[in-house]
Amino acid sequence: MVIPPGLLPEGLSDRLPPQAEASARLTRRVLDTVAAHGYERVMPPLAEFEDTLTQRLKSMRPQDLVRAVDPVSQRSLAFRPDMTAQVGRIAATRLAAAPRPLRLSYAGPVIRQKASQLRPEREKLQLGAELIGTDSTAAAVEIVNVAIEALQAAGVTGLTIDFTLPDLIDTLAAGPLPLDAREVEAVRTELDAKDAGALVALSPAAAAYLPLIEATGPFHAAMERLEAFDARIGGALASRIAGLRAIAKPIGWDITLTLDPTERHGFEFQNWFGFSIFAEGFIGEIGRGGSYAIARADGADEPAMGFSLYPDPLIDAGFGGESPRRIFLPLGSDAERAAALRAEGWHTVAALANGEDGAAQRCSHWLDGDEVRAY
Ligand SMILES: N[C@@H](Cc1c[nH]c[nH+]1)C(=O)O
Repeated sequence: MVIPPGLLPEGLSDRLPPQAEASARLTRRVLDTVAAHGYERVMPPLAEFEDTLTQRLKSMRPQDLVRAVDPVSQRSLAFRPDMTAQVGRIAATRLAAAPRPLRLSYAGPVIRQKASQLRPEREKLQLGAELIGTDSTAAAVEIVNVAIEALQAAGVTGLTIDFTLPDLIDTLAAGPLPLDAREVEAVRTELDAKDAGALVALSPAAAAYLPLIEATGPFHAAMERLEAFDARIGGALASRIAGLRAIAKPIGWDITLTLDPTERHGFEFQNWFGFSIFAEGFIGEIGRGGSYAIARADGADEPAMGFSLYPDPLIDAGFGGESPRRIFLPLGSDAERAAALRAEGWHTVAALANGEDGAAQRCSHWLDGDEVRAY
């Protein structure tokens, strides 16, 4: 088979001007916002040993990874599918002795073997922040609010945050609504499908989970239904419900809150709390986060809370775009005048030979002696 020159593997693509610049600008805005809340940047490598990438977080799935054999070590390497696992490794190893809570941020591409159903890309830009050392309600309040602020700093409006309780079924199955291991999977599947009939048909034990299908939708109404359900099962979810209420409280009225307590898609390693972020006009989530545990070298687990944003759809839609003022400098233009224009925010495009066309270089203006002139 002959591969045409310039063809990239499926799901990988170039970012060209002006989107490449918009992507960098949006990244800067998000990272600056996160940094203003005390999160310090780390830059893990693009690939690492497969086992160090999968062992740190519960249920990182090897089938998600793009792998290669490292010719140097002869070991299996994998491209990172999610930087949260790498930040966890850093926190558990090189920064094990750093004071907690530890606040770290990151930005860079992540690669997965399979694209999602909604978007064909296998490489995505991921930006995020992780708060390591606690998974308290206070940590969740901070993480959710920093995520919202970061998106607002990038100009995104019309946000919806969907709360979930990723380990809800496990908690209930091990406590007030017992299920055996096989039933747990079946109940999860029917709750995912929100198929009330199929859930009831499984068994009387499974049918007890039915009210969870109704505890979905706009936050306050859904929370009332979840509370009513909890009252009937003896209050096993009381601390989680109080946590959700506390997290929701400081969130601005301009943000839509919803609850989907059994949602687990995309929450492979999160435990008591998870959230997805949606923006009006965009299909699928643009961010996600929650609480999780990092496996430390001594076998103990360290609690953590964080979020990741996937801003590519925003960039495609023009966020982060800004047309810089571009001015053409004909041959022989004064270097100091040009430097002064750059200091004012102009982007200067210098002629390298006679007869060049500044307009063709997408300049709106040109320098005529000392004068700035529009084309
Ligand atoms: N990295 C996770 C989100 C997350 C960050 N921290 C905790 N959870 C994801 O992209 O799905």
